[in-house]
Amino acid sequence: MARPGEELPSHASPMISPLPRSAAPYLSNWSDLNDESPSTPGLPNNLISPAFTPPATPGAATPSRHLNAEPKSIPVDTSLDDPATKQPHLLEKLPHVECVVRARIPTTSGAEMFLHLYQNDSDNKEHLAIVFGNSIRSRSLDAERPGETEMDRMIRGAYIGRLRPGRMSSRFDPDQNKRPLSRRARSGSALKNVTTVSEEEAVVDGTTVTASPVQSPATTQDEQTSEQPQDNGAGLETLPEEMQSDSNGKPPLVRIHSECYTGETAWSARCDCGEQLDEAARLMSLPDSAGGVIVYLRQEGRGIGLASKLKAYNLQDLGNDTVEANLLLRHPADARTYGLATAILQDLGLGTDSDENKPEAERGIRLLTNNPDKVRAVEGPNKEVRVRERVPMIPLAWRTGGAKGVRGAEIEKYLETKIGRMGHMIRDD
Ligand SMILES: Nc1nc2c(ncn2[C@@H]2O[C@H](COP(=O)(O)OP(=O)(O)OP(=O)(O)O)[C@@H](O)[C@H]2O)c(=O)[nH]1
Repeated sequence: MARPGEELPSHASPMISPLPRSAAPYLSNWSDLNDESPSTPGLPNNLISPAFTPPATPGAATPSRHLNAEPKSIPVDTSLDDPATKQPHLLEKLPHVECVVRARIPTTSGAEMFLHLYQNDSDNKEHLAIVFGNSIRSRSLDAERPGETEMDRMIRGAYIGRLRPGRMSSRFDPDQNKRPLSRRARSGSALKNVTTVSEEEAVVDGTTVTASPVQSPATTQDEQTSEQPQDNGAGLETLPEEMQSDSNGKPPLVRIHSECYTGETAWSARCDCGEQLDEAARLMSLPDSAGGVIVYLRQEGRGIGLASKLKAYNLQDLGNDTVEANLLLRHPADARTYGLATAILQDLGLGTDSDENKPEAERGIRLLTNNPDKVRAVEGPNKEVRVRERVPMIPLAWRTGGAKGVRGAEIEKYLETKIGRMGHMIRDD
């Protein structure tokens, strides 16, 4: 493992020795960041990523227009890993997860996402999946629950299309917006296994409603094919949005995010967690994005909890780095596990068990991370998820020559320790 200073080129960090942006190879994809975008009044610049400054209306002129490309991704094939390399600790079996509720969240950036709340059988925390796009669906949420009414399904978020006052059926959206057929229906959609239930079978709160057709789980390929809509000649079709593909021909983007109260809520410049959360959401909301998922795991402080993390901060102010501080507190340098993330991705149809329904180019996931352990760990004990590509997360301050992003001595030390002691690959090379 490289030592600090060896791995990090002197020009890489604006705090070490800033060079003009054009000199840094990893900046080639970010030439648009020269723009001096206006900031939201009253908020310090270093807390805000460009796409969220100011709150944007989709399609309107906002700073995001200058950030319309994803960072270059790097192909991954963990089956080629040298078995002698350090492997992350994996649970033998994945935990069981169930999405108990989902809701649409319009965000301050203008993008919309669906927040999924999960329960599981390995801890009593509520882990989350933030889903961008329409075609990623939770199997456990969509599954029928005994005795539930249509209203129950709508209240827990197991509905197709959009809710509106007066809607009666979770399965059929009578006012489904027609939209131009711009992309083919995706064979791997989570709604592939749906069928049409006749209108007599749709029951809302015990009452039969006259809405048709009604979507329900479990069908045959023939039935599904017969439901494919016809172009009406005006380039419009009535396929529910979930059945229209968000695909851009690539595997979906995934970010596994660990809770960080200080970085996300308390404006801490000791880490770049808040910035990374914003950036992942921004990339998944770009106009040509296929959407994606941020799995938000409740493992604060790399799994040691907030109280211990705050003690670690005091030890850091006393001269220790982030790894030493954890060890002095008798915690591992990183106490996290990723089995819950793997199980949640599988539930969202992003596991290898769903891949056979998809075109080859869309199989697997593209994982936003610099952390090599995360890549291996998220794949799970039996490769339940396949990481096809790693998309690096380069700190905003590096990409902008220090003009934006989290800055300061603490974040520099934090990143240096990640690279030098934890093997993070924070270079686009
Ligand atoms: N113990 C400890 N945890 C920290 C510190 N700074 C941030 N964290 C925690 O680190 C976690 C965030 O790490 P991530 O952003 O997921 O970073 P990573 O997995 O190491 O790597 P990336 O995926 O490349 O970002 C959160 O749980 C934070 O609360 C620190 O100084 N000490």
